[in-house]
Amino acid sequence: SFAKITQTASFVPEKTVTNDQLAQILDTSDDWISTRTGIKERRIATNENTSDLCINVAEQLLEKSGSTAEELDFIIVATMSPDYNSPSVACLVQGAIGAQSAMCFDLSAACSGFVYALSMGDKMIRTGAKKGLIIGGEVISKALDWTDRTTAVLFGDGAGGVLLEASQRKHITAENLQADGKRAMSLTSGFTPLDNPYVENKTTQDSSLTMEGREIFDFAVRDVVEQIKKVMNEQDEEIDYFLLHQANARILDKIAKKVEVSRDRFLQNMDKYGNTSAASIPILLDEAVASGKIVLGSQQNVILSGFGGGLTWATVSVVL
Ligand SMILES: O=C(O)C1CCN(c2ccc(-c3cc(CO)ccc3Cl)cn2)CC1
Repeated sequence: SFAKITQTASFVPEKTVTNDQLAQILDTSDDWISTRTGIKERRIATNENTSDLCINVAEQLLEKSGSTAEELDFIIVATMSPDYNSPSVACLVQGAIGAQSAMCFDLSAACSGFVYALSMGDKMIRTGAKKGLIIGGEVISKALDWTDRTTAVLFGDGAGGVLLEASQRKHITAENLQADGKRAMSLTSGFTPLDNPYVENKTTQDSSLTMEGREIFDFAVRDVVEQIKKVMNEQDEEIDYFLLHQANARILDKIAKKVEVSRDRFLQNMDKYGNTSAASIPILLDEAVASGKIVLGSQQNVILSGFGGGLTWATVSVVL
């Protein structure tokens, strides 16, 4: 069997923070943020952590599909902002919905995490699993330096996910998952320094998110484009929609040009949610399904592509 996406869901915190509201606490402006990133507002969690957002998505996936928690063989949560190192967010989800037959783990691949996790879910089903959840969820707001206008304005909180079920037909028709640890320090978050009674000189490095914007921008326009072209060439269908990590609208412009595909085929919602890291692709997918643009089971061909911290970048072509 092969994995088929049979349901989608998403959930974002209620509180919306606009660019103008950010301009009241940071030396920035709506003009700068919207022209340089395409972001107009974002959701910020005020009383929910990452597991709460992911539990909501999991409950929606069960409810919308009519599946029961007991039927689930696996739950994989892609996140770079877990509630705890342990227990995993996936285990917290499992406990909350009562999916006691599911094996559970979190996957750390930053903004590529959802695509990495989707590929791992396909491997689970190819080796005998029947049904599972793949969720991307983040509360990045807790990882940010809220005095740094170059990063605090870019990110948002949210979660999205899919139900995977066994199918006789191959739905992930091509994939390419990559990483480059030599560029690891271009995007960091959640550093936990060495600390114990025997450490002589403790580090002063803090844990908030750091990003070499220029380097990541160039990486996205060069390495990601090359990977998307490779995956497109490994399958012979016309691609209906490209669902890329929602980091920056100008990057989507450049990638669309380099891949020589109409920009209209590149879906976008970072204007409403900012960069939600591992959650960005599943939120975008769920909104496209809700709007009827994408219809599950319609044989539409989509490309999903995530890129970011690690550095990691991952692209799959999927027949829905
Ligand atoms: O000066 C400007 O125009 C700045 C230039 C730098 N910008 C960037 C740069 C990189 C990212 C980014 C971040 C992640 C992390 O999830 C992943 C993927 C990307 Cl491509 C987002 N924005 C903002 C506007």
